[in-house]
Parts: sequence; C-alpha cells; structure tokens
Amino acid sequence: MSGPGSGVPSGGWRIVVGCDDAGLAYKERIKADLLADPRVGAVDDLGVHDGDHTAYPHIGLAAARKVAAGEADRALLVCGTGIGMAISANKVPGVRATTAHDSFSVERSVKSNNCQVLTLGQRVVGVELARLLAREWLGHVFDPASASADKVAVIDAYEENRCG
Ligand SMILES: O=C[C@H](O)[C@H](O)COP(=O)(O)O
Repeated sequence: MSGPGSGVPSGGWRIVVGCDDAGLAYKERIKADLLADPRVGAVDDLGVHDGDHTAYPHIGLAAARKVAAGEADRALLVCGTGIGMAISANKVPGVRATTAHDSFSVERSVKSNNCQVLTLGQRVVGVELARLLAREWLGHVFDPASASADKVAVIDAYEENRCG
C-alpha cells in the first residue's frame, strides 16, 4: 500500500476522462473534481471539447486503449446514457467497462469485476450523483486474492484464447 490512501497507486491514480457532446458538461465537472483530488496523480482528457462532435465510440475506444496499454490506471467516460461508451471500451482486449449509476454497483464493478472503466450517463443521473459516484469509485480497489479473482480470470482466459 502506498500513496495518499488505501489502495491508491504510488503517484496517485492516472485517470483518462472522455465524453461525447452529450456528456461534455459532466466530463468537465468530474475532471475538475479529479484534478482537485489528492488521490489522483494525473488526468488525461481525450475530449470531446466544446464544439467538437466526435462520436462516442472513437473516444471510448481511445480511452480503453490507453488503459489496456498501461498508460492509465482507469477511465471515466460520459455519454448520454453511458451505454455506448461501455460497449465501445469493452471491445478493447483486457478492458472491463461498465455503466453504473448507484453506489453499490460502482463498488462491485471494481471489487467483483475488476472494472477499470466506469461510464456515466449525463441524461440519466443528476450531476451531484455523478460526482459522488466518481469520488467513491476512486476509493474502491480490486483484491486479486479475493474469491472474485477466479471468476474474472475466466473472462480473461476466454479473451486470451480468442485474441491472444
Ligand atoms: O450510448 C450512446 C450515448 O448515449 C450517446 O451519447 C447518444 O447516442 P445517440 O445520439 O446515438 O442516441
């Protein structure tokens, strides 16, 4: 254990953020929260920015590739529902992404499923709930010695057999 909190990597979390134009306001707000959070060491903003209408799959895939390459620990992605971002990110081998709009699901996405990517829907939840979920998300860490690890390993093995 190292860094400013339990389970936080040395140097802090390296987080990629991204959105489409339907998720821009929440991405900007959560990015500001992350930059002010002592548990965060780096924030990499892949856009979109104001006036940019890049569609969600481009952003979701690019963010997931950064996680898969080890250039970031996690990604926080926002679109209208969160669903398109999750589908896109999950196409990248090694990445586990989910949409979650409640505290318990956010916690279990990390502790049960070792998800590195959380996606949120700006058209689904209020901004304060989205901010709370992003804050809580950083406090959860997967335990590779837990009973959940063997289950996640089944997914990894399937993926390795197909993509390896
Ligand atoms: O999952 C997709 C997102 O919600 C996106 O922001 C909106 O997609 P649409 O314009 O195809 O509905």
